[in-house]
Amino acid sequence: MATIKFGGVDETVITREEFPLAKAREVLQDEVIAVIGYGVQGPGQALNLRDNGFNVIVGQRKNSSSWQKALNDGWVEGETLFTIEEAAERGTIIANLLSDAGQIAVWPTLKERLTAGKSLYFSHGFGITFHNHTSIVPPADVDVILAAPKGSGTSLRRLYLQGGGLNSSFAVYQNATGKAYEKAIAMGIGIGSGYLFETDFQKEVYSDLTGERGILMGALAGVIEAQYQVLRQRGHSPSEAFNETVEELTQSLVPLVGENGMDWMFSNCSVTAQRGALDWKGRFKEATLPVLNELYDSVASGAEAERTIQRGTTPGYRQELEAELQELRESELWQTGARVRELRSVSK
Ligand SMILES: NC(=O)c1ccc[n+]([C@@H]2O[C@H](COP(=O)([O-])OP(=O)(O)OC[C@H]3O[C@@H](n4cnc5c(N)ncnc54)[C@H](O)[C@@H]3O)[C@@H](O)[C@H]2O)c1
Ligand SMILES: CC(C)(O)[C@@H](O)C(=O)O
Ligand SMILES: [Mg+2]
Ligand SMILES: [Mg+2]
Repeated sequence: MATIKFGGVDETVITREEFPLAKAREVLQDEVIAVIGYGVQGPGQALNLRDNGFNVIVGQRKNSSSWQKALNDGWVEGETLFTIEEAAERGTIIANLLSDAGQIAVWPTLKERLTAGKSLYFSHGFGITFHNHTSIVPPADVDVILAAPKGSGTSLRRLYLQGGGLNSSFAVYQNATGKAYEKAIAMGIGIGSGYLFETDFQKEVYSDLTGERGILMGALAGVIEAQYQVLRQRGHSPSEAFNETVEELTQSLVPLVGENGMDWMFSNCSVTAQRGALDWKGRFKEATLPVLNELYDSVASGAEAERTIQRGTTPGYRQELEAELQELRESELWQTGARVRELRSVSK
């Protein structure tokens, strides 16, 4: 394991050079990895594990759309695709990739099959950290480990197929066998991670929930809507408002930030833009700091978990969620986006 300084702080990072795929295969050679749930992370991780040569099976509710997706991806009923009960029975590493709310309903089924020496794996610290809400309390004689890709399961799979790897965090919550640490790392490598950053279950879930509700998704969507609205109300056309709010962000400037940092992106824009951005950055920070602090408090108090569970366990919630997404899709802003995307002259 490497110790790398980030901003003056020493952190533990696992690289693929020191923990290559061959070592991961060796650590997990006697294990049957049962990926439970085939939503977004399930396919990404299960397919990468399969292609990396691990012994992996999938457990999913029969006759669901995800079951059909698993069949389409080449999992074979009775050989590598089972009901959740049967997969959990057969698996020695139970990879709990059900939705965070779904994990509550299925927990008694998994717990019963988590016999001594097996491992319970998560890609989120949610179920364990908020056990007061989820009742997920594992037996003392199993390992409890985590590898959490920092990105969508879709990106995890895409990057893997391109020969790269998404970075993930990893953690050990319970080390019953003495081998939990190397199992967590081996799973992280097996699912197709690039580098692995050490954390704990609570830090993973607090940062993850803050990030996705904040700049990664919630704040991103909110600030985009606000700027589009201002431009439209001041008489700009939909395409102009969209291009100046989203298209340039995703096609030009954020890729530059990813490549070489914010200062690099700034330095590739005009001096006029740099002056204005540096002047206004503070105002945006000031305006959003209280919101972000409120958000973190809401995560740390368990309120966000409670709401996720309350909504996620309400019958008909998936349809409600789909209706909200449809409203977003059908808004003028994102309908304009659909038209603008058709006009990209680069290959898709
Ligand atoms: N979506 C991502 O890309 C992503 C990224 C990092 C971590 N994670 C974590 O990975 C885990 C899985 O997330 P996801 O987004 O893939 O989940 P998801 O919402 O896509 O659901 C996964 C599966 O759970 C099943 N399911 C839901 N409720 C169920 C129930 N009551 N009984 C049986 N099955 C049920 C669904 O059929 C689905 O196939 C979560 O802990 C999540 O926080 C997800
Ligand atoms: C992909 C994300 C947002 O990073 C993940 O945290 C999720 O919950 O889907
Ligand atoms: Mg998340
Ligand atoms: Mg995340």
